[in-house]
Amino acid sequence: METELKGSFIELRKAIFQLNSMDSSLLFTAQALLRWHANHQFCSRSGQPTKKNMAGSKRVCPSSKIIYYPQMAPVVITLVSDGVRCLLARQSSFPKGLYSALAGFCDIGESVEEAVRREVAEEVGLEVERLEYSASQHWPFPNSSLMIACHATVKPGQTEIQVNLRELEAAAWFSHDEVATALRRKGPYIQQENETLPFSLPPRLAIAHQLIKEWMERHACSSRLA
Ligand SMILES: NC(=O)C1=CN([C@@H]2O[C@H](COP(=O)(O)OP(=O)(O)OC[C@H]3O[C@@H](n4cnc5c(N)ncnc54)[C@H](O)[C@@H]3O)[C@@H](O)[C@H]2O)C=CC1
Repeated sequence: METELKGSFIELRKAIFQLNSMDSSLLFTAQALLRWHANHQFCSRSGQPTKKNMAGSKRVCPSSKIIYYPQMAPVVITLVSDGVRCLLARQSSFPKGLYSALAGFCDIGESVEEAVRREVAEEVGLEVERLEYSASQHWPFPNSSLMIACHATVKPGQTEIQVNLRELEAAAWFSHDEVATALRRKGPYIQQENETLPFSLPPRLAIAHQLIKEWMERHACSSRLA
């Protein structure tokens, strides 16, 4: 297994050098594939070792003939808005001061819409009124996730947050100006003297960042039209 992984790493390094640029999505894919191969060395039916195909896109059990394909877990990530503010939350495992959109794994049998409504209700006790798909992203953590990003709005007047402390450390509504300040900030967060709430946003490559930027642009457009 070690030789196989080493070979894959060398292939990956060559590919990156040929590309001339550190493409994060390529790195994410490579990392996810290497981890999947490392975790699928044996057939779950026969218990025999599985074999990787030349392209590295699947593994086959020579005994049971079962073909194993890499899998991804769908995860919904939602930026909730009340029309004026957006809701951001943090888990205790996040870096200090970092707030992000609400994320959660889809359950078996659930649609994306159902997963968004359930996650928002479970994590902050709010009812989603309107929901709109934005974009998606492959994300290598914790194994291999397909992040499905959506914007959601809650019913007017129903904005009282009930933080589920088993899932989140904190959640709060943030104004356009507060988010704009955090987006302008470069590098790690340093708390200012007059700031009561330490607050920073996910890095540019995370789809959460893209959702937040999109919400800011929409908010700026609607303010200009008003
Ligand atoms: N790219 C981005 O912008 C962001 C990505 N994320 C990712 O979203 C994912 C989900 O976020 P959470 O709020 O932690 O989700 P969550 O609230 O659903 O809780 C995670 C827990 O779900 C369980 N779980 C259920 N199905 C699972 C599966 N297929 N694989 C692994 N665990 C599973 C595990 O017990 C795990 O500890 C995380 O992996 C995180 O890295 C989160 C925020 C931003």
